[in-house]
Amino acid sequence: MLFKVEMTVNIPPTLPKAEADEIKAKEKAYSQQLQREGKWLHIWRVAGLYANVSIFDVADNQQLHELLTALPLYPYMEISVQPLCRHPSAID
Ligand SMILES: O=C(O)C[C@H]1C=CC(=O)O1
Repeated sequence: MLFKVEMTVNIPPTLPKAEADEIKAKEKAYSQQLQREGKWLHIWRVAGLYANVSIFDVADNQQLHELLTALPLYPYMEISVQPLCRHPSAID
C-alpha cells in the first residue's frame, strides 16, 4: 500500500546540539535502511522548511504506524498521512 507522508521537524531549542546531532544521525541511518528495503520509496525536502514529503510502500496501516513511530525524530515531528491509489491516467 502506498502512502504520502509529510513530516515537519520541530526540535526544541533547549535540546543540546550534541543530542540533536545524535538523533539526526540515527534518523538518517534508519531512513536509509528503510529506503534500501524498498519501504521508503521517495524522500524530498520541502524547499525552505525543515520538512519532507515522502512516499512509503508498506503492507498496511499498521506497518506504516510502526515505521513512523520508530523514527528517532518522531517525538519532534508533526506527521500527516494520505493513502494513495493508482491514477487512471498513469501510464506505468
Ligand atoms: O530531515 C528530515 O526531513 C527528517 C528526517 C526524515 C528522514 C531523515 O533522515 O530525517
